[in-house]
Amino acid sequence: MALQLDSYFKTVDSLSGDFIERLRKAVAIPSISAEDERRGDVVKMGMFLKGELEKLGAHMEARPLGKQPHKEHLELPPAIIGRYPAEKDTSKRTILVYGHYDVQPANLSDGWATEPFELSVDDKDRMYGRGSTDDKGPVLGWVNVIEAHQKAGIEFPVNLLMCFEGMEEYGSEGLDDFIIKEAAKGGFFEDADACCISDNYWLGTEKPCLTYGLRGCSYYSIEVSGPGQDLHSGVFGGTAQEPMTDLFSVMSSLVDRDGNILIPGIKELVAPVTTEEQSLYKDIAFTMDNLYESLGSKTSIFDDKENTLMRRWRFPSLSLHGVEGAFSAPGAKTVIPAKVTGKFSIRTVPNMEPEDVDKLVFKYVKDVFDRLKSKNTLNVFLQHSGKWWVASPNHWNFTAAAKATEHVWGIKPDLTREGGSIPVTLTFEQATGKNVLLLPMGSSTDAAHSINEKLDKSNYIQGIKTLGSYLHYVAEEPIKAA
Ligand SMILES: C[C@H](N)C(=O)N[C@@H](Cc1c[nH]cn1)C(=O)O
Ligand SMILES: [Zn+2]
Ligand SMILES: [Zn+2]
Repeated sequence: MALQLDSYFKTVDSLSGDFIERLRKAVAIPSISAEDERRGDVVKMGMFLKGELEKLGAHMEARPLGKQPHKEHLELPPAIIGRYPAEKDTSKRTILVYGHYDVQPANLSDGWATEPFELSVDDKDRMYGRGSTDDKGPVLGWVNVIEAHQKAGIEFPVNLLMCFEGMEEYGSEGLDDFIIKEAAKGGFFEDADACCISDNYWLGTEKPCLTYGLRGCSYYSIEVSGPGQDLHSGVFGGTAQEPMTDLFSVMSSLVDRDGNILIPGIKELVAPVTTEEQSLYKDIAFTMDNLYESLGSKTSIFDDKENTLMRRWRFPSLSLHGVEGAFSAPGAKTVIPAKVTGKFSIRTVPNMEPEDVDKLVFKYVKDVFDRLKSKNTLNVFLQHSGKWWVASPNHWNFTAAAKATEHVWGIKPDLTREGGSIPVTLTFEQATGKNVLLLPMGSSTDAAHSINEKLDKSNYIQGIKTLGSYLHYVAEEPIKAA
């Protein structure tokens, strides 16, 4: 295998310019799942991906997922699924990989230094562009793995099943049922022996990691309305009860400045931390400077690594995201908005059941609003929720990834959990009954979801080597360890 991998690595290096061009084309498609008017671009991105894989001889299908819930005028973007090689080799293992081809919203006016949908490479080989790290770079990583094997003339070590979706950043609408159906007998994913997802990040910038846990995410909106239309604050200020004033009272009662969730009962849902677990944190390669670098400031809640990591991986958090309907443009418009919708989410951890969290949230928000004795009207909704996931890293799937990572990077990876959420991870695990591994490509400074998102060229190119090597090590892992 060593000789094959050497030749594979050389080919990846020689194709690096082509791989960056492929990423450039993908970043140029603004596949923003949260913006209805961009739905055509999301579909275009899915078709681009399908086309790239078809050119390499993969069997690909674009499977419709139906209408978007609560937005029946919109078709969900298709699940792009495929198999490589097109004909299954029954003597080889089958690995199911997942990624997403949609991205978060981005506008130059948000504060980007370069156009978000034009890949821009700086003098330190940092490749800026929306989706570069989340998740177009990693998704194209699999395409590049196939191409590099072909160009190097190396036999592909496994059967690769692919599942790429276009709604991950909007709660993976429609995908759970699809995965469950296709993982069942006779379905497209029936043969999977293990799953691999590349859609998260290293903890720092130097040391790679394998990830075995994710937080869940329950996303809520609070709608407050009163007046029949927006009002002039000079004429009506002081005479009308203002929806935004009520909304701010409610939203400011959810969490304090140190990140403590103020909703009664939430803390009690969290599994107690064991002493054994507590000792894991000190050995993780992470420093407060890693955090400050990613934050771009020193405004952390804690000053120590253990508490910081535990707050990210092991405890729930509540974040306020924004207010729809509020005046947010530059200038000084003197308006009283008639209806405002506040958005917040709770990142959940073991053993929080999403339905229990919903009940506590709804009751608390309504109680706080009732205490205001406002004449306005409040409604609170769950927008979407995905459950947390924690897996066993003692599986051949993780062993193979650890060997591949060490081979490429020359260092044993850390085993980490992730503060973010990939709700379908648990679905893949439960529907296939197989182990799921998270094998990240990007690093902590990539600024996913933020302005100036980037992927370092070295993480992209070495990441393609890691993904490819992982498939070779998977092929070698003894079956008995399954
Ligand atoms: C970790 C992954 N790359 C990601 O960004 N996931 C999103 C998923 C999500 C949840 N609600 C909406 N999108 C995240 O963690 O925010
Ligand atoms: Zn992602
Ligand atoms: Zn994301």
